[in-house]
Amino acid sequence: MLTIATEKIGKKYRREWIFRHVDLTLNAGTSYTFVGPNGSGKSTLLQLLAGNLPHTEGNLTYSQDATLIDPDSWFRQVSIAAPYLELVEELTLDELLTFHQTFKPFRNNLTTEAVADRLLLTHARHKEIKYFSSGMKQRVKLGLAFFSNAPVVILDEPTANLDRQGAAWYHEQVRQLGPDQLLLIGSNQPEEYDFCPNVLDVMQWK
Ligand SMILES: Nc1ncnc2c1ncn2[C@@H]1O[C@H](COP(=O)(O)OP(=O)(O)OP(=O)(O)O)[C@@H](O)[C@H]1O
Repeated sequence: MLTIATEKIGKKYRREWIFRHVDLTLNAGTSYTFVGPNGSGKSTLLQLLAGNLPHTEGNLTYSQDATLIDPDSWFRQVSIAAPYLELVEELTLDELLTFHQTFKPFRNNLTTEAVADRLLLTHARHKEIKYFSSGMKQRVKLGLAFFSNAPVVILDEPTANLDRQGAAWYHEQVRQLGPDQLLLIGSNQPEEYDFCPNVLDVMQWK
């Protein structure tokens, strides 16, 4: 089983501690949601767990069946969708999906055509991303996270810009995650983590 473990980790920006003494054991096969008010540190913690940001103190380890995973190869295990991670807007959807596959293949050998279909965006395959609506872009970001062949899926504010149909699509994709996957969410919207058994308030680490 894949596990992320943190031991007393903390993050400081300049002189401000965003959180401290975070002790977590996150096991694949379930989901965890980090909640807290704006600016409380949800995105920072997710970025840290994703390996995209260094922590200031403490220990962070990744393991598979009790064997440590090299932090330098951890990025291969993770797919992430977040408001601050932008799509390449000059590409068409087809081009973007093809490009994405060159560094992160899709699950179950899904083709770009099949992914576009699952995104409910077959009609927009040849349209440049810059002409997509904000809800269409959000579906693409989520789809790249859901359909990539990576056991750890990290979603920050997953239903931002989604309408009711988009939110239903999001819930459907969550249900289809595999039993060996680990889902981490950052959220302020209870309806986007209503299925999640582990809800953690980041304010406890202030
Ligand atoms: N690069 C940075 N340099 C300095 N401070 C930063 C930086 N990035 C984030 N912060 C600060 O860290 C704190 C936590 O921000 P973060 O984005 O993690 O919060 P959040 O809980 O995700 O907020 P929101 O709900 O608004 O998305 C904020 O006070 C923010 O100003």
